[in-house]
Amino acid sequence: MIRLTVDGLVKRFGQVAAVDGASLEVAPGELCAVVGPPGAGKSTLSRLLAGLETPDDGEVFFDDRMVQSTPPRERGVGVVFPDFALWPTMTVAENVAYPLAIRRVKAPERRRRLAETLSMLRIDSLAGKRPEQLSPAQAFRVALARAVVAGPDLLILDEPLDPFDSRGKAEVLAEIRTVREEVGITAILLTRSVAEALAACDRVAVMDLGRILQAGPPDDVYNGPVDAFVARFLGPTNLLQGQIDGNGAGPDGRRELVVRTPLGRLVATMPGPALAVPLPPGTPVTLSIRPETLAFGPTIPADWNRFPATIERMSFQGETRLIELRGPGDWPITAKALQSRSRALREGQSLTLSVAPEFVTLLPGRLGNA
Ligand SMILES: Nc1ncnc2c1ncn2[C@@H]1O[C@H](COP(=O)(O)OP(=O)(O)OP(=O)(O)O)[C@@H](O)[C@H]1O
Repeated sequence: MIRLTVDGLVKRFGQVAAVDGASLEVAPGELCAVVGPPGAGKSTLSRLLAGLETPDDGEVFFDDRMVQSTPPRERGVGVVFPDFALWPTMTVAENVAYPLAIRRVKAPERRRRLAETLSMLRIDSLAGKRPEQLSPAQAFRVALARAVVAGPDLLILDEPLDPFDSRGKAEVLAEIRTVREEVGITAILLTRSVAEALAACDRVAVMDLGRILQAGPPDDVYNGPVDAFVARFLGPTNLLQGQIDGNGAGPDGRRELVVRTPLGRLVATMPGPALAVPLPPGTPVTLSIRPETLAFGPTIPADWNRFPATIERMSFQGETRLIELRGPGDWPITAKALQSRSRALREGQSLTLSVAPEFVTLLPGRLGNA
């Protein structure tokens, strides 16, 4: 299993920099999702990693091996392409065996690897079928088999979730998990499906305008976004402009910041060393508070932030209820609560909202220009 390092990768098409200085690190055996809006540069990044495009600048390493100039066939990358790109005139077995054929793997070894791979993905019984006879889920398994049959160092899955509904997406992710457990491989999943990426991947990288804006474990990036784009892209959030009022230390030694906001003074806990230098009072900052981290009492822990609010509107969403409120100064706030825990709430009701300092996140990317 290799460590993937992408360093300052650039790819221009005329005036457009589709990839514009992208850097990323993926540990051996990790599944890393690259998420971003349409046009962010995800497909171009995947083509650069696979060797299907040549970068204008930057480097790609598989462990210590610099590969950005290595031809695709020698690079050791297996790709599941968008819409799976199976060859329509070949059978399933011929599609899957193709990477072995072009690498001139000897016949007995080829048969062994083909049989192993078909069996791992439970497509042995489809071996003689043509792509047009397959369901989308079967076609994905065939494309995945073709991508891993030659034992690549890196697996790239380019938008495999796109054709599926949420149940289909879960099946696709289960197949990816099977392959990772069976063969252990470093993998990149390019996707617009944020919820699935957060749930299924070891690492998530948020891409926009050709750059990786932030990468890390899903929990860290979701709860500690660097800027408003990352915060909003991963899920709904309340953004608040404020000014630093003071710096201090929390009960467990973590750094705390007191911020003046339209909702009153809020305490935010800072996780990392990014802001090791105290921020001078008056520094403009932006805070992010996820809707589901807001609590509706009745008991509020002593060290939590609290402020009054009135419920304007509620919408039932099945598992959860979305609650739109107005806080001090009529400031709009969105909260989300499990439907079973929010039955007693009513539109027009005035109450106290609270939030733990660890869920009041300062967005360091906006420091000084909020
Ligand atoms: N071959 C090309 N020639 C010219 N421009 C291109 C080419 N490939 C990509 N682009 C441009 O580069 C930018 C990034 O495109 P890319 O397809 O990599 O993004 P993406 O994140 O994969 O988008 P999507 O989710 O829609 O597939 C877009 O502005 C696109 O128009």
